[in-house]
Amino acid sequence: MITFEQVSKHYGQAVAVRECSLEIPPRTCTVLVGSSGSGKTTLMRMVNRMVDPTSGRVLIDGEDVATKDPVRLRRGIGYVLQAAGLLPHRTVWQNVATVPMLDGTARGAARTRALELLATVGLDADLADRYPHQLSGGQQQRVGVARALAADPNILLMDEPFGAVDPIVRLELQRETRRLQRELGKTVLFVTHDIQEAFALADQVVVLEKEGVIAQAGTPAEIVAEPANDFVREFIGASAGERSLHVEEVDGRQVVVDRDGTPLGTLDAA
Ligand SMILES: Nc1ncnc2c1ncn2[C@@H]1O[C@H](COP(=O)(O)OP(=O)(O)OP(=O)(O)O)[C@@H](O)[C@H]1O
Repeated sequence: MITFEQVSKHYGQAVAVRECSLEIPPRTCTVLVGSSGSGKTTLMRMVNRMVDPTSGRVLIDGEDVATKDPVRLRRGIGYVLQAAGLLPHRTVWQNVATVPMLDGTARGAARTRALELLATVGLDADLADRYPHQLSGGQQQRVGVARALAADPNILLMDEPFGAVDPIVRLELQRETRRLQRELGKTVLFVTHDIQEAFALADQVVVLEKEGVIAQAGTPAEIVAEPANDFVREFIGASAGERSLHVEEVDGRQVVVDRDGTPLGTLDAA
């Protein structure tokens, strides 16, 4: 469980996050969604201490992250960035094996593990000896995910990881992320400004208004069925025209489905 307790972050006079409290249940996917500058990245980075809150605390399983050594903490938390952030002069497997090798895993074992991880994220083993620039954007993102999984962290932070790939690949990566999260039982905290992506991935969607103020947190179905306020209504409405979220009755249950008929959740379970 990740717990944000009344966290704030000030930069001089500017407020990035104001007294935000939030719980991220273990082994689920929580998506922070909101417009640019709403504080999503700031909140996410508090988990691995890339940002320390000005006030308030972030707890992982009841322990304040402020008491942890940041370098060790970060090795135990996977982090996937928008531009996969791969090291250009290292091969794919060496990129994946970076943290295990820093932790003293021998080269042979690290390579074997890297190949396993590449398979886990759906990449062919013969990509292992290529360099990042010899991969497509989507493949690079998969390598980024494999690298984040390398130390077998319980927590995976993903900051707009699919922002730079084309829409088809993006859908594929979203499906894969969901599959991996379920199969591996990771706690995923994901940041996006795209409400469709949030609905596709999340067990819990957290809509941020500004300064890290939570407009609503709930399942996709709850948010669609009962937007908490006009801000949420507008935020999901902006893409609803395209997406045509609606409620259908299936076997006596109220199911929220998108334009393609993909169920996003049931209202009674919500
Ligand atoms: N190092 C910093 N110094 C000063 N202000 C900052 C710093 N980092 C973030 N901010 C400000 O804090 C606010 C929240 O930023 P943050 O990056 O968390 O937003 P975000 O929701 O992730 O936005 P985006 O979707 O554009 O990445 C913004 O107004 C930003 O300008």
